[in-house]
Amino acid sequence: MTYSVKEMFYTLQGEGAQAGRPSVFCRFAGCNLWSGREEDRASAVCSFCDTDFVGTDGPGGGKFKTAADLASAIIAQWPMGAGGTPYVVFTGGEPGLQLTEELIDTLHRAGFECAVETNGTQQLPSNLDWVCLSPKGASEVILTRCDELKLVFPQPEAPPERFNTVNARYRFLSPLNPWGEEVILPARQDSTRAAIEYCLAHPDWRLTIQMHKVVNIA
Ligand SMILES: C[S@@+](CC[C@H](N)C(=O)[O-])C[C@H]1O[C@@H](n2cnc3c(N)ncnc32)[C@H](O)[C@@H]1O
Ligand SMILES: Nc1nc2[nH]cc(C(=O)O)c2c(=O)[nH]1
Ligand code: SF4
Ligand SMILES: [Mg+2]
Repeated sequence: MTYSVKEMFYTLQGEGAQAGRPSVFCRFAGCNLWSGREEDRASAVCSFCDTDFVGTDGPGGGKFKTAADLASAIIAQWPMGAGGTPYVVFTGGEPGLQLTEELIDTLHRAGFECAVETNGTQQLPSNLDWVCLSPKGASEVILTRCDELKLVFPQPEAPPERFNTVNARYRFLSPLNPWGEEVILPARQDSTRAAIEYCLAHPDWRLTIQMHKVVNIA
């Protein structure tokens, strides 16, 4: 099978329980909840996406014919011999549409831990090391367990209570950020205030913010 990758880059994980961790990001092209075209945004199941995942034309992107080819490109992004456990975050687009057990096995053999950011509508390979589940709008979530639940907040069709039965080590609210070029400091946003108030009233939830946008890294 061919893997379509929009872009690949080495940066710090900006969100959730692994925030601050050096990570290779592998962004797959395509999503089942939005076409990625602005003219379809308003009618999409997921209408607030902050990411361009259309095509394979980004830095480090392309079509990879085999799991071995894609694994090699990921391994080449990591500073081998400099310490730490190599870590890759599969994202997108929706990585559940393309991710395979074979790709993860290949990366495990090279010493990598493998994480995913998913909207939870697709079955995932069982050999992942870290699953971040981020439900979207009215879409049906089929995953019943994850390492972290990271819910963009507020979402009228996806209130936190809807996910009380999901088995998760951590539950995060991530304040909804504007998409496009605009970056507003979290402290100035109503979504941040609302998320803080929800966490204080429901202490099984924690706040996470998109730290990479605050410090202006990829
Ligand atoms: C672009 S998505 C790709 C992975 C997967 N499709 C998903 O939705 O989880 C990566 C992460 O960015 C988050 N995200 C996307 N748009 C956002 C926004 N406008 N504000 C805050 N987080 C956002 C998603 O919730 C998800 O956790
Ligand atoms: N630094 C950084 N951290 C991230 N965590 C999740 C991201 C994503 O787009 O999946 C992301 C991203 O795009 N950049
Ligand atoms: S599910 Fe993820 S990739 Fe798809 S449109 Fe929503 S945030 Fe973007
Ligand atoms: Mg992002």
